[in-house]
Amino acid sequence: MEEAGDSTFPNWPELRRLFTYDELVGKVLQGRYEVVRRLGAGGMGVVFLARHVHLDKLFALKIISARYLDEPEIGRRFLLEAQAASKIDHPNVVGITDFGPPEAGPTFFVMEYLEGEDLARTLAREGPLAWPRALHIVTQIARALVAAHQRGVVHRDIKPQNCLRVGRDGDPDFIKVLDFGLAKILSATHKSTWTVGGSPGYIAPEIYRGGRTDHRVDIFALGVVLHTLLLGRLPAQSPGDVELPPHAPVLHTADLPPPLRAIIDRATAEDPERRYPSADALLAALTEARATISSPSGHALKDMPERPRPARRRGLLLAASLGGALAVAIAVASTREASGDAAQRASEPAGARMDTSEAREAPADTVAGIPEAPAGSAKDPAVASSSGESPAAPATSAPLAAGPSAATRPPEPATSAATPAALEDMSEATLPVPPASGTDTPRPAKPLAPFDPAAAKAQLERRAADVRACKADSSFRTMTTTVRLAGTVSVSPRGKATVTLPPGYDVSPCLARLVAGTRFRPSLDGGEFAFTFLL
Ligand SMILES: Nc1ncnc2c1ncn2[C@@H]1O[C@H](COP(=O)(O)OP(=O)(O)OP(=O)(O)O)[C@@H](O)[C@H]1O
Repeated sequence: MEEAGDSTFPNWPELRRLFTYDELVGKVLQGRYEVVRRLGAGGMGVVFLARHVHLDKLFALKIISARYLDEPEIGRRFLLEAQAASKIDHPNVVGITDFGPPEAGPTFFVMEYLEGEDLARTLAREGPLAWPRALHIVTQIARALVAAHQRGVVHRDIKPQNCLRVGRDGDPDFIKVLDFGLAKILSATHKSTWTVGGSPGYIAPEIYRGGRTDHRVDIFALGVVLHTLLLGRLPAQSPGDVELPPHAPVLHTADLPPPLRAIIDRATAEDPERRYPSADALLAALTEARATISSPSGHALKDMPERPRPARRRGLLLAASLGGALAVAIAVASTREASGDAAQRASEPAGARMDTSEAREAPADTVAGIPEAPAGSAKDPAVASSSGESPAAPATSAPLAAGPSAATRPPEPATSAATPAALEDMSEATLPVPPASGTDTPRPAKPLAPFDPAAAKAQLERRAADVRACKADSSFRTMTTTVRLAGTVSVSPRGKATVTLPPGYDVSPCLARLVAGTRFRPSLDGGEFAFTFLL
């Protein structure tokens, strides 16, 4: 607070007491909200944790800052904005449930209490985020904006600090957007330049210019947020508002996948006319980018960190990236447990798949309307396979031998028992050899041999590029040097593998998936081998 250092202020101790509202702790507001403790303070108000004495439920109370107590117009607008925000009713928007009376005491409103971490703190702990994760987060914020703009509410202060990561349904990156509409109160009531409302770096140029503004200020800010999440700093080399960990990598715009660069460029265009015309359009662009960008290892969204990938979505993503008959075969094979429309959607062109009405209505725990499985769900193929319960592992040990590359390999028939894990592993040269064309006679099965650790090791070594890409979701992501992790890979007789690392090192979800998804040669006995993962 800028007044804090002003020693000439005549009644500073009294004012300070008022600013912090500390005397409220332990009091019961309106006969129902018992103030438990202060959670923090921002430009407009002070936030307290409170317990509803009748419901015995926790809420967050935002009380208008004491410096505005003598400005009834600000108090009135504070309530009006909270009232408008309460109507947004979207899973990615903090729920506003009640208001304090404007006639007695300081104005306040009541929100759902959220336990989580804002994105600025996440960046400070972890450094720039891998693009699939950043995209997942920004897509949710875009959904929140779609819902808000539909109800005529413009946020005006979208920034990492106003987006809380709360764990939900196994998703640690479920986002709740706070503070809809509050930033404009000051600009509407205080005409001086320092009260433009919003946060430097995220404020659209037209706000600075004092001209007409609309919902496109949020599109600008969300473009800046995407840039900040991916690179750890604001665009145009501006100093960031986010502290990064000391060893965070220095990344440049050129390091970003081109579709994300294009989205950032368009969303943050100086001229609002050149930005996406609506949050819907931005959401559609994000969804399109998600479906089409390949990860560094060349697999579409293969390495989505910390997110379970249900069979249905995996099938769709692969189908979108591979196209043609192969795509249809994959979609059919991987949607055995899903409803029948997935395969049909997979065969549609990418642009037709995401219709904006679906985007608008999609609940926040879905990706393009496709429900996510909770973490650890038995339907998550990665989990199933790593626990040895591969849902459709070949019942017979068909001989596995080096086959053609993914580009030249003929598609498997749609009715094949290929597992999602096997489909993911299409780059591996270990798929069953299809019968030679013109021959209907299946090859006789070779007898199983004892486990060959050297051959298994060589097989994993061929996936060096995929292993390196797993750095993005590991705790070593911020290290610029190559990390060597000595692990042990155990392979079952059926060729399913798990990896263990020395005590104190966690196997990242990406690495676990990669090893579990590699189809090692079935053997008589199974076995293990030492492997150094180079990340
Ligand atoms: N619903 C909520 N549940 C839990 N914590 C909350 C909730 N709303 C706000 N907070 C926390 O209260 C603190 C103050 O929030 P507030 O929104 O007032 O400030 P800010 O966003 O940091 O600043 P500004 O309002 O100037 O943008 C922050 O740490 C915020 O995470």
